[in-house]
Amino acid sequence: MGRQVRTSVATVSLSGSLEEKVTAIAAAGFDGFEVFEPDFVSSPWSPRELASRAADLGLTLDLYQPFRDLDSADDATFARNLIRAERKFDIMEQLGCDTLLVCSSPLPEAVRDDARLTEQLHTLAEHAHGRGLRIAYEALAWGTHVNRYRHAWKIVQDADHPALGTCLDSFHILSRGDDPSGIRDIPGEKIFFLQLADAPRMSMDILQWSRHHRNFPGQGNFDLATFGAHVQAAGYTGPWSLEIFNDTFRQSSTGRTAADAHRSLLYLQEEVARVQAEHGEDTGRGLALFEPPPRAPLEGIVSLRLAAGPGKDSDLRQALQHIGFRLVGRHRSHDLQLWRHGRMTIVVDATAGTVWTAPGLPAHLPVLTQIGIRSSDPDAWGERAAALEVPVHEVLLPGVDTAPESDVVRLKITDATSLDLRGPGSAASWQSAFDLYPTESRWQDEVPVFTGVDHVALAVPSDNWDGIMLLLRSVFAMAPHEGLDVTDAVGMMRSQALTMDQTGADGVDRPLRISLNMVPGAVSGNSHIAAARRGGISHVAFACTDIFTAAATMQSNGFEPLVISPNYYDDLEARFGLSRELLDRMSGSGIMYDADAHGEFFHLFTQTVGADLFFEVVQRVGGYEGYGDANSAMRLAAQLRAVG
Ligand SMILES: O=C(O)c1ccc(O)c(O)c1
Ligand SMILES: [Mg+2]
Repeated sequence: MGRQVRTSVATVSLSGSLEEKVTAIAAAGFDGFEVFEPDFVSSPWSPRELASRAADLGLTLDLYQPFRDLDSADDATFARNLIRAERKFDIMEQLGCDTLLVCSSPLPEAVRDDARLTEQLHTLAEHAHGRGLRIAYEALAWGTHVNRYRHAWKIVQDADHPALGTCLDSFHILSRGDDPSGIRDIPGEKIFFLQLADAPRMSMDILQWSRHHRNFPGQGNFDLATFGAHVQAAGYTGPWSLEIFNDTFRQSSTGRTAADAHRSLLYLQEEVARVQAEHGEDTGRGLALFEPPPRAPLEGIVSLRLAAGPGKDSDLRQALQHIGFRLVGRHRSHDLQLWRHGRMTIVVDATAGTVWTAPGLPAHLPVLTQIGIRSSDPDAWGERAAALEVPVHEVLLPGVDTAPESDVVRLKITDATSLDLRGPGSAASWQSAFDLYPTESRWQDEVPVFTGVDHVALAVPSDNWDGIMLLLRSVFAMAPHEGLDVTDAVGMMRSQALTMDQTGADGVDRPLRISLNMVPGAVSGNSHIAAARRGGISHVAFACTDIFTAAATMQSNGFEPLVISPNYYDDLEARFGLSRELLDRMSGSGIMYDADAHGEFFHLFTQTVGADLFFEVVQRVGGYEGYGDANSAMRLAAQLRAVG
């Protein structure tokens, strides 16, 4: 096995001054970085100061980039470009950085003849060689003549100079839908540099896509695991470097983005190893890959905590009662209510400061603050999260003498909501401070209507969106669905569902489904306030096996169905040819419908409790994979009418 992957990141990927970037890069655990020229040119640091600062931080300068528009059909211009390159070599010498990235020219006057281009690159390589430096030639996807990695490699091969190699950039290759398997045919030592970027699938001009929407591996839709396996098979041993042009990252917290960046490379290494194993590849050729502790089994969502605030707990209490949860106990010293339905538990925190569920949250907004997932081994999850550099938070019991809860591991997924992995000892630990009502035993005989939680939808601030996606994909190996834009009466919202397939020890499938919704105007720290301003985002969907029975039970509990427009049911009839009788039954209980190639989906909704939070009941028939997003606008319209 070779040596461990060295991690690197281009300074362009982060916000702030060069000094802030370099400090954050070191703090995030990178081994080195790419100097993005505009960052250096605008810095007050001399080359030697940057070199010494990097050395102090234990970072190497892996690449100086980019050198643009080297080749030219006009000889005088090329001669001038060589002089410009020499000036850059002077800087690189002082920086102690030995590799210059030369990208293919997007100019009209670029050389359009392979022989002449080969000659010009050979000349540059000869100059670099004389200074002890190297040239890494990269095909930009929008290059005039060279815009494919195979073409760049052919030029490098033809030029046949020891100081000339190629630079592979996953964005330029995968954005064009190019087949990356040819990377295997490039000798590893001629790949002088590797730049990695993911990106969401978008239908737009490639240059715009590249300059504004790249993101870290695990945040987009590219198959970087397979890409990485090709690079490994080629025998490349240089750094794995992130080069991310992204408008949001340019405005976000430098430290947090750098931490996500480093995590993305750990995640990618595990993914590449998975692909190598799937293909039975000889892993001896490339670098040794990072291996985090494996995922332990999960048994589904079993508990929720809701911060109600003193003003709203009666609304919330009524909603829970209507959907069939029973108030079974109270905390002995705090205003915390314990609710149950089957194996699910909900704690409502009505204390003024929401001391237990969400210290610091404004108390007037009902918010889902904790999602508890049953796990036989929370500590294994804690170790995995820590290895992937996701902070694990302490969980304190409410009370004056605050003590930690037992057998639980907490990961924060948004500023308002945490995911808690709860072990077998967890319930007894925190429930011992609750007094159970004598009526509790009466409810125990009730047959639960819900089999569990189908999914949870969360409001996510835009500056945390990619970070949350990466957390869920790296720690839980959740798979993203196709993202979509949901338009409704109050605007538009980006929505992205993620699923982790999971079969419990009892053989029952309990996929973990989370839907992320990007709230316009929400940034870290205010996502729940922005969500409340918008309304109708955050919800918990309970699963059942017969929605008509569930609806009837709820109505016997006092639930009043949402009134959905008759136009909606006419439209369903037109689209799906459902019988009038079925449509009438659905309409009577506010039940909505969707179907895909795999099955059918029935769902109904409560009004919002407070400005945003609501509950949903769903029945999946067959293998329906969606969330009924097509109904979101109609659902929100009905909720808005219900509030009046
Ligand atoms: O967008 C660009 O110009 C640009 C520059 C250098 C790179 O390595 C790259 O991938 C893109
Ligand atoms: Mg690049």
